Amino acid sequence: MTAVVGVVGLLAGGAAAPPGFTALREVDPSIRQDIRYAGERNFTGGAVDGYEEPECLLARPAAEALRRAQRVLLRRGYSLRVYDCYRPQRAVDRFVRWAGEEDGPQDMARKAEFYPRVERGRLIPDGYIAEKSGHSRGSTVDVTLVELSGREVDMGTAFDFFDPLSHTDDPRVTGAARANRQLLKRVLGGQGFVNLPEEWWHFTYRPEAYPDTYFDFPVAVAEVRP
Ligand SMILES: C[C@@H](N)C(=O)N[C@H](C)C(=O)O
Ligand SMILES: [Zn+2]
Repeated sequence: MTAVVGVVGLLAGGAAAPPGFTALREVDPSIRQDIRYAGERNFTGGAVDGYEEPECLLARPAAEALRRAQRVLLRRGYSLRVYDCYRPQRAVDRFVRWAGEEDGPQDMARKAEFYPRVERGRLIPDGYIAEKSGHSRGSTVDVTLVELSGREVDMGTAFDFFDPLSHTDDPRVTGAARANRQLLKRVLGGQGFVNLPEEWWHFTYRPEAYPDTYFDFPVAVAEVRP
């Protein structure tokens, strides 16, 4: 009886990947990947809990929609580059613990890079980090545009620059950066992705395959292979 309850509990909590998840690389290897939470170049300064490999895992409909968007962008001389995809709940819990800690002297360089004008304690209330994130449901991506050479495209701010300037429609962002944000939003929107107004890089594919489940299996390709 205990074993049955345990298995049911695991499935209900999303501790195992369902068959509907896939590795983006297997759907479209041309989409570039720079999975920041698997390494040190992120606002926490270290690899985040649950990121065992720097791989983009997604529910299959979201991965296929990204592939369609990539086809449109390649014709225009751009490629997508994903920074984050499926995010285990344990990683979100790590973010929440981090957001509740005080910045110390050792955090100043990272603060300058990622949240110079917003207090760490405001990052959750101001909408830059979620306590229950759409990323854990498997249909959300953090993504930008790059040129085919891999050169970065000007988006007005960098990925995970937590600041009102990163709000997609911030009126201070003009010219090429504004046009690039709009191109990303238009092309992804054309394939069913909805943008988060606080972050030009954050998009959720709708309808979501798993709208009510916050998964917690690790980020590793073996987790989503049959
Ligand atoms: C942390 C940032 N990349 C992000 O994804 N923020 C949204 C609000 C989230 O945590 O779901
Ligand atoms: Zn995001």
